[in-house]
Amino acid sequence: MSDASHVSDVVLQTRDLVRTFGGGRTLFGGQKPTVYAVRGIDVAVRKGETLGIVGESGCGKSTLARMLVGLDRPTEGNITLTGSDMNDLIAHDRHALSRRIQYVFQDPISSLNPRKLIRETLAGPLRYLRGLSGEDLNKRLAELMDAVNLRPEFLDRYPHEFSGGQAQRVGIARALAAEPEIIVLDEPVSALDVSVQAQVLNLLADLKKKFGLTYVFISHDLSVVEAVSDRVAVMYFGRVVEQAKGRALFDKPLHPYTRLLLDSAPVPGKRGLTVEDASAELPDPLAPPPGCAFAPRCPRAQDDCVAKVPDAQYGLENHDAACFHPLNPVTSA
Ligand SMILES: Nc1ncnc2c1ncn2[C@@H]1O[C@H](COP(=O)(O)OP(=O)(O)OP(=O)(O)O)[C@@H](O)[C@H]1O
Repeated sequence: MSDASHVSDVVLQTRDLVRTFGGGRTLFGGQKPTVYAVRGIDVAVRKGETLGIVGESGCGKSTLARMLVGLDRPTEGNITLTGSDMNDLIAHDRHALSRRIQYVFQDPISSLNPRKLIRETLAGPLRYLRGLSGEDLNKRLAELMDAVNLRPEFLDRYPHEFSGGQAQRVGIARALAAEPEIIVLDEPVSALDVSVQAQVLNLLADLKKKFGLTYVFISHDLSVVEAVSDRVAVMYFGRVVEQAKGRALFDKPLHPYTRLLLDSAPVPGKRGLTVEDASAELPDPLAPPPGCAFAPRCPRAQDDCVAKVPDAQYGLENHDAACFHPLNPVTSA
């Protein structure tokens, strides 16, 4: 994808990021299979923007998210946070990294410790990452609850006493407690009812403005990604196949896979489609195809598509598509 390293406002960047699982030898000397979860990802996140990452189940979104916040390490490639290598940051001072980048999980209730009062859940990062105690800590707890529109008495409840939406507000408050620059949100509203989804998305938008945050917003739901993102990266089978400003990508997609996603279930005024609707016959992650992973399903595929993996330079300025035969940017056909 575009080399954004010269752009000074890039805060988070990945280069040729690969993550495999398995491999190596079994006890009896056989070969363990290798699963290719992320197969070479280049993305750049700019300060203050929301980068939406959309992809179907199993395309590697969560694996990417976990690497972006330092919960998992790449097999190959690297991640930089305002120019510093993520591996160095992890090795040097994990707390310092946690003060800069935080993670919000998909399943709000199970991501909270069921045996801890919300007060304790939120006090942890305030104590260990921000060094607060006593009255300062209590004051900050109240501020955090206020920021996510939860009543202060909820501090003395347990996670099971919360609805999904309330629990996700706590998850967001826990991330905010660290006062991070960047929050990686991995399917933050997928587990919530549609009416509650809108409230949480509005809250996230308000918080972004109020605290000058940068978001990486990961979802399988195109309409959600379209609603929240400044730029969008479309993932397919461990790679980013298209990346552009939200409007450009939704109005004039260049990659046939993006086109398929957009066409699959049009609903007037709203894209009712989730990427699952358009996914079928995915390649085997144990044996990735040599060329473009989408080629077997692509109406535009030619011999070159099955011979080698297309790089991302076949797009327009600020609009990349990893495709040898992209759609016409004028007619998008
Ligand atoms: N710890 C692991 N061990 C083995 N394979 C894994 C592991 N984690 C992920 N994978 C595999 O890597 C691929 C990508 O998984 P990942 O969870 O990142 O995808 P995803 O897009 O987040 O999907 P979902 O939305 O269903 O969580 C899948 O084939 C998955 O089975």
